[in-house]
Amino acid sequence: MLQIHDLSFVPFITSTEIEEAIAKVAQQINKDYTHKTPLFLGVLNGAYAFTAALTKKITGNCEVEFTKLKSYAGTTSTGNIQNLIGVGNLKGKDVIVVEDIVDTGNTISEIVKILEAEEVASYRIATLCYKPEAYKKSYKIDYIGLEIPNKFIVGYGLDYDGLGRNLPEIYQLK
Ligand SMILES: O=P(O)(O)OC[C@H]1O[C@H](OP(=O)(O)OP(=O)(O)O)[C@H](O)[C@@H]1O
Ligand code: HPA
Repeated sequence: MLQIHDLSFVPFITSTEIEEAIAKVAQQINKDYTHKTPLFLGVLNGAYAFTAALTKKITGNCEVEFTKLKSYAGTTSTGNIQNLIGVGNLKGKDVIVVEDIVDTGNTISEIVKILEAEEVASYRIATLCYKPEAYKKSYKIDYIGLEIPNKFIVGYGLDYDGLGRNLPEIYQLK
């Protein structure tokens, strides 16, 4: 069991399962982007670990950039997305957004607006974890590592109040 602040978490996804999920996503992207140079846009903070692991498995040329958005306080989405680090010039790029988790979809919805305003050539969304029961938007999530139930998780980049990002495996709220 794992205690962070006031909450208890139990082991949920092992580091081996995470590595396997990332390898599968990388394989799909390598197949889909053989004739393109994708720009991976990691969404900080949570996606730093997934972005690093995923891009190491990309076999062709690619670019890597980050943006920073924040909307969670504790275990709930405030619905108010703060854009803390903007994107650079993405015009004409084939962007793959890299998320640690797609939950309500509020963050993705904000990113899609930004990408459309930037006039990117194309965009797709890759996420390590996806909660289908919580998702309330209709954007297609193109690459999904792990589909999980609607319960709060920490580890592998995901935090509870700033803690837990360093864990190599994923824990679920007890
Ligand atoms: O689909 P949603 O309900 O929008 O949730 C997903 C977002 O929530 C988390 O970010 P958070 O705002 O906690 O910032 P962080 O990445 O710095 O932890 C996570 O990294 C995603 O970006
Ligand atoms: O389950 C979660 N855990 C951590 N951060 C999150 N951001 C959205 N959902 C989650």
